Formats: sequence, structure tokens, C-alpha cells
Amino acid sequence: MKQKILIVEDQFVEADYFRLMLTKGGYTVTGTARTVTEAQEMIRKDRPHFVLLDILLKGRQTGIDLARQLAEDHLPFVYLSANSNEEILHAAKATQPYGFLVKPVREKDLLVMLEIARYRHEHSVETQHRKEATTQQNIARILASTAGWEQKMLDLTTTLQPGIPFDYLVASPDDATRLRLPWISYLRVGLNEYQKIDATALHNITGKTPEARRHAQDSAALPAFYNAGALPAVYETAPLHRLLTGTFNMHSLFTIPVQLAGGKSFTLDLYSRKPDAYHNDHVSLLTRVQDALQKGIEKHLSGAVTGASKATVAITAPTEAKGFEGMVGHSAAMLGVVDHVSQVAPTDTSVILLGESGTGKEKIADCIHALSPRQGKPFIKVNCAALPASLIESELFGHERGAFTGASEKRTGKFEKADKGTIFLDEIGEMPLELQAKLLRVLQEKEIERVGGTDTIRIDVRIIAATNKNLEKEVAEGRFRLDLYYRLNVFPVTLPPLRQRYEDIPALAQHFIAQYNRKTGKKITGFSAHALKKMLAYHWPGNIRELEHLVERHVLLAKGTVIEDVALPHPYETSAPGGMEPSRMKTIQENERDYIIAVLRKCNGRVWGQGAAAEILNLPPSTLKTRMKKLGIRKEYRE
Ligand SMILES: Nc1ncnc2c1ncn2[C@@H]1O[C@H](COP(=O)(O)OP(=O)(O)OP(=O)(O)O)[C@@H](O)[C@H]1O
Repeated sequence: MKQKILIVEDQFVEADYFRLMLTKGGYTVTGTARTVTEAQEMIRKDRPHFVLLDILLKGRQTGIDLARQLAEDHLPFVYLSANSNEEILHAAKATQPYGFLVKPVREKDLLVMLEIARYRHEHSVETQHRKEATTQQNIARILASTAGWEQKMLDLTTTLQPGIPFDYLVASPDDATRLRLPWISYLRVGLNEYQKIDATALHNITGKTPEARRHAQDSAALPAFYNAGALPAVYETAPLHRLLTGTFNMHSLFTIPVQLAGGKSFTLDLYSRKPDAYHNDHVSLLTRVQDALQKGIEKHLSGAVTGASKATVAITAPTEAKGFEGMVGHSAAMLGVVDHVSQVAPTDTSVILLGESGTGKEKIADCIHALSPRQGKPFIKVNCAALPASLIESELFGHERGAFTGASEKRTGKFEKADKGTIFLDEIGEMPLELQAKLLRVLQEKEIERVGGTDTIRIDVRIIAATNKNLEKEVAEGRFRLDLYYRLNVFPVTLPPLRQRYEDIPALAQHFIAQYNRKTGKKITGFSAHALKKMLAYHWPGNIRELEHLVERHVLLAKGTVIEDVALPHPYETSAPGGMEPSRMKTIQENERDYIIAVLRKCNGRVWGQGAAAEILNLPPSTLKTRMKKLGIRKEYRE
């Protein structure tokens, strides 16, 4: 069947030109709309498979307004524009287009871009279906296992996390007595670590029981989400949500009601610290989750599932998640990056890593390759800034013998070397404009030509690019091609600067101490409280690399086993205590710390024994003591 396409373009001559090209290329053009209203009407009537969309149109609404609606309806679209204003670019990017063409457009570029858009659309729909089916199977398997209820809920937590972001999961039977299931919740405290909070623990922290839920039953039958602005309305009917979001500093909610046989019901709530964590795309996944939960819980309740009823772990603590070995940092900002990376790594999608210098972009590129099916195949790194412009082309694409003066031998380029693997183009913002056109061709046509050669060579390479530049500004100022920008910007991952994740500093510093102890044979144990305080108040313009160098210097210079003081280049006592911005959200560690302190207060600081903190937290006392030490919980709460 011919693919149907709608052209949205207010310039008659251009629209006609595109119509000709598309018809020649085998598409059926369903019409040409000149305004957003006309386009909406034509989409309703003709149901095109694709929309080719100019940004600036006649009338009040722009192509970007229409794009937002197309994205909601999962109708793929490709922008067509000559406009590279930074603000417009920013808005266009946010609509997640399937492609972007810069006018004037060559016929071949248009057809190739549409081919890619079609592939990406089909691929994303297929990936989504696969992900949903796998989640459903996993839930069925977990609930049918012989593990106890708490263990099952913990397994459910780790299974759901890669598909949908959340920081806190609550599994609540709406009538615990009739259902014979306890209220249980898991708070995310690390990459793959969860803290169990049951009804007793919740009571200890808040003085309230989850029974409040009973007055608050959601009558809704379908999964529903409430991002920050919508949450207060939910509190009216469900006060427990107010209690939990307030206590654990959550800002969005996804609630999944499950109707069970005999009029009983159960609810799974996912909370996120982000104010806008959830959107319509999550609904389809969670509807499948709802089905699987209903069948699985009924099976569990019918007794068809028997066996051990005790959860084996309260906190799962694999120190390092697979593929992220050597990555330190459990701040909410860093966990967000890890979730993002885990999602994209197994696919072939191009990724662009954004962030200031030294924030860990290269390290994340390593993780993406290690977590992809291309792991074990070549991983080639190219620093575009380190090569003179005259050499980059032959470095990337290779050259034939005699291609230019001095080319005495044939040379294989980095793209060919990376075949079947991954290429990492660091500092992509430094790539000369002429070469950007060539790179675009590689991305679109998956072919290269060696310098001085005539043959085209097919290559199969995944591209990861990185830059610390603001690419939108580069595009606006004419130093970076708009179409390449869009092609690379399929999946941007932004690495937060260190000053937005101060809580990672102690762990990173300790990590680098261990690293340099190994190198130098020293036995430094850590920084003094004074040194750490200075580090927490510093701005870190050079980010993790600067921290690494600071640790290296001080390990080399240290006389004793503790680094007593640090020399920092800038005045540091300028920000709020601990270097934190006063109005920012609490981190996971701070929440965990608050939680443990609250429990300790309830127990008059008792860690050991009946009714003491360790028992309430369901932790071995020694583990609790270690965590208290790690979180810097002061003496007065202790025994
Ligand atoms: N999360 C982390 N845990 C441990 N080490 C890290 C982490 N992130 C970065 N590093 C280390 O910090 C240093 C700088 O990181 P990296 O080179 O990946 O940063 P970058 O953003 O690519 O820098 P640039 O933009 O200057 O190229 C490296 O030695 C890296 O191993």
C-alpha cells in the first residue's frame, strides 16, 4: 500500500514542488494545508500516515502547535523549515519530531528522511509493544512465583523501573483484612536499591497509618496520572497521597487501580520526585500492568501460589548495576540519567550527550556501548576538537593511496573501524561545517566514501556524540547544521553539573581516594569534616574531572591517613550551608537520613533490641549502624 502523506506548507510554489517529489517517490499526497485548522480537518478526513510540516504558517498557529497534537496522536511528522532561530528550534525540538529538513530540500534528502522517519516510527511502536508485553510477562512470572508477598512487591518494583520512572512505589490493598495482604511500599535509595517501608514504619515516621487510604478509595477503574499541578485535587479525596508526597518529597503520581473478584480492590501507586514525570504514553503500558496485576493477585489470593512468605531482603543492595560499573553517584539527578541511559542503550538509536566539561559524558558513552548488543564489537572514540580540520575527514572516513600529498598508503577511517560497533564523536560541536554535511549523509544513508575514493562502503555503526556547547546557539549562529542537529538530537541525555548534585561529592571523593591509593600504594582513609565542608561549598566549574584532580593532588601530598584540608581555587563560603540552594528538593540520601532519624527518635535512639530502630526498619543492626555512619547521623540519636 502506498504511504499517504499530508503537506502543511503555506507557500504555494514550494508545496507544489514537494508534491511532485513525493508523488515521484511513490507517496500519495492527500492534500496541501496552508493553516493548522485546514491541516486538522484534512487529517481527520484523510488519515495520512505522515505529515510534512513547515514551521511558519499562515494564521495564528504555527507548525509547532500542530506538532504537539500530532505527537499526542502518535502521527509521525517531519519538519521542513528554513528557520533556525534558537527559540523556535528549542520549541520544535520539544515536540520530538521524526526528522527535520532544511530548505532548500534535495529530492534524495526528502525521500531518505521520510524513509528514516518511517523506520523510526515503526521501530518505536514495535519497541513499545515489545516492552509492554515483556513487562506483562514479568509481572505474571513474579506473582506466580513461590516467594512471599513482600518479595513479590520488591521484584515488581525492580521490574517496573526501566519502563516507567518512579521513586516510590506503594502497593495497597484497599481492605487489608479481607484481602489478607499487607500495605507495603518501597522508596528508591540507589541505582537498584529500595528501602522497604511497611505500615508500622510509616506510622513511626508520620504518626499515621495507611488506613487513611480506605476513606480515599479511587473510584476510577483506569490508570490515571497527576503531575504536580493536578496533585492537590487528588488530596481532597485521598489524604494518604498528601501524606506520602509530603513525607517523601514526591511531585507526581500514577495510580493503577486493580479490581479483584468479590468486589475487592487493590491499588498500585507510583510516585516521582519530578513534577511532570508522567504522560499519556505511560497509560498504555500501565493498562497492561493493570491486567497482569489483576490476574496475578487473584492467583496469589486463591492460594494457587504457596511457599515461603518472608521477604529475603529489605534493601536490595547490588553495589553496582550491570553496565554501570565504576559509576559513582546516587543523587536523584544522576539516577534520572541512569534510567534514561538504560532505556536507550539496548537500541540502535543515536544518542547525544550534553553537559559541561568533566561531567562524565565519556563515561556514560562507555556504559551505553557496554549495555548494548554491540558490546564486544569495536568501540571507537574520536575527539573532534583534537584533530586539525584538514585531517578530520581522512581520520573519520579514511583515504585512498595518493588521495592527497603525503597519502602514501591507503588508510582505513574510524567509521570503517567501528563497523558493527559504536563510534563516539566527542566535542561534536567543533566539527567543521563541510564535514557536518558528510556526517549527515553517513547518518542518513549509512554509507561512506574514502577521501580520494569513488566506491561507497556500507557501514553499520551506532553513533554517540557529545558536546559541552549549546548546540542550539551554534545552529542559530550558523556554526552547526540544523538538519544534523535534528538527526543527532534523537535522544539527548543531559549530564548534570556537580553543583546540582552535591550529595554525590563524598562518594565520588572516596572513589577517587581508593583509585589513587591503588596507584600510589598510600593508605588514605578519607577527608576531614572541615575539608569535606569546603568541598561541599565549592562551585566545581570543572565538575567531576576537577574533583578527581583535586583528590589526586591531595593523595600525593598527604602526610597522614586523613586529608585534613583542601586547597580550592575560588572563594567557597558563598552559598548556603553545604553548598545547597535553599529552595531545592531533598535528595534521596537526605530523605533516607530524615527517615532513619525519625525512626530513631521514636525509639529514643535505640538501635538494638525489641521495638528498636533496626527491628522497625527490618534491618540487621550492624547494617543500620553502617548506614547511619554513611549518612552522617549524629550521636544524639544513637544509643
Ligand atoms: N559518575 C562517575 N563516577 C566515577 N567517575 C566518574 C563519573 N563521572 C565521571 N567520572 C570520571 O570523571 C572524569 C571526567 O569524566 P568524562 O571524561 O567522562 O567527562 P566528560 O564530560 O566527557 O568531559 P569533557 O567534556 O571534558 O570531555 C573521568 O576520569 C571519569 O572517569
